[in-house]
Amino acid sequence: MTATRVLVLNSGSSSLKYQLLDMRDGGRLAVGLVERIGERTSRLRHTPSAGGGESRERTGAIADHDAALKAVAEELARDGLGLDSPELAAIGHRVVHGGRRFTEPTVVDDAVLAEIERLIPVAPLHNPANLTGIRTARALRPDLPQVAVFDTAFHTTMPESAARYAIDVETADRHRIRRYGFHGTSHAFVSRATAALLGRAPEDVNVIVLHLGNGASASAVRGGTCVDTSMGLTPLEGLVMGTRSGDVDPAVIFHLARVGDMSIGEIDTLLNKKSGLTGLCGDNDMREIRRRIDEGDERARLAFDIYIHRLKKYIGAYCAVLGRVDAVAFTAGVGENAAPVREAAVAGLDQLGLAVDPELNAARADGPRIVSPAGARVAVAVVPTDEELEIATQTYALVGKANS
Ligand SMILES: Nc1ncnc2c1ncn2[C@@H]1O[C@H](COP(=O)(O)OP(=O)(O)O)[C@@H](O)[C@H]1O
Ligand SMILES: CC(=O)OP(=O)(O)O
Ligand SMILES: [Mg+2]
Repeated sequence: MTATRVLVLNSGSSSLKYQLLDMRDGGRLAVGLVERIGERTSRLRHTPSAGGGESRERTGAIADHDAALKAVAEELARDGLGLDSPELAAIGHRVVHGGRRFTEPTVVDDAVLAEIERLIPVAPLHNPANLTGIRTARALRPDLPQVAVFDTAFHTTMPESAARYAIDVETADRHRIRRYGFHGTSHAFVSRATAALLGRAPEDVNVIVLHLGNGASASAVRGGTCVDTSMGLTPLEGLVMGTRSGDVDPAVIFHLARVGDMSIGEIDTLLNKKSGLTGLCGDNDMREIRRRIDEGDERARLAFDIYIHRLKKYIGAYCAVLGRVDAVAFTAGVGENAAPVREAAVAGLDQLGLAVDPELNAARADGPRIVSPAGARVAVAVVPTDEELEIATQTYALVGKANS
């Protein structure tokens, strides 16, 4: 029997998203999510054959990513899709930080694991969870290729002028400080899907991709190649996020240490976990923020306005970086679902050729779609991301190559 299935694991700081795909047709045999890992109120939601089967839920404490993956393996086994299946060709893992070394999907061995571990200080919320996912999967199926697909890979094409910070070159090089960029799997997938939506080849299209999830980042993609992105050494820089501040004056950190008497660890936690929308109004979920705005809540309104102001600045900046822009693509949880965010982000940018058609923008639909008025110079599009499919495709291509 030829093994044609790939299990994809996307481990976040407190969540584990997974999909089992059949690579003959990209069909989903199972999808699921474990949330609030490490809390007493963890929840696993498992859906066999996405769309078809009945979802099952488990609640109750799931201590860590090791326990989460074991619970997922049990759910898969209940549907006859267990990790022991001979039809499983590989397990593909999203790994957030690959530094400069990993520019391609990579089969994991001990040396690769050690390098992912070395990069923990520059992806403290993500790489530890990614590592646990890989180690547990390896223990469950030691014979199976485990493939790491890196968030940073797509951004390695950025020119030095975009990737280097203007700090002392020797210090920067010694500590490998530069802009790496993240969510690359999504930026790659969405920029290609946007070109397809326009009916053009990726090489002919310049796209600004706005990946607005809990973490959020923008990228400027010229002819299929990333030329700039908003996240930096770590996934903290750039846009306002669910709990992360995005851009601040770096001197804020010195000030908090000297005048606010905070430790570096406390400031790290402040900027990564207690800032962004949460820090501004107490909520990180855009649905909740919109609900509060509708009720006249001023703090939620200001948080939304700050979020939009930053987004607009990046759209303007990337118009300047690209020179010619063919499309602006909104993606991920907020980008795909929050019509008011898309409308506000391009409001007043008609000089740049950007506008949305209110009806098209407000309409609900599943697939990629254009929401700018007919004949607009720049297409504004909603393009659902599919990091899992992209990871599965890259994983299967690599394993297939190794086997042929
Ligand atoms: N219907 C919706 N309307 C507005 N925002 C939404 C909606 N659904 C999801 N979101 C936003 O999307 C976020 C999650 O996005 P997602 O891309 O899944 O993030 P992540 O992968 O970082 O967990 C939520 O925190 C919420 O702010
Ligand atoms: C890199 C990053 O920010 O990822 P996420 O949005 O999954 O937190
Ligand atoms: Mg995400």
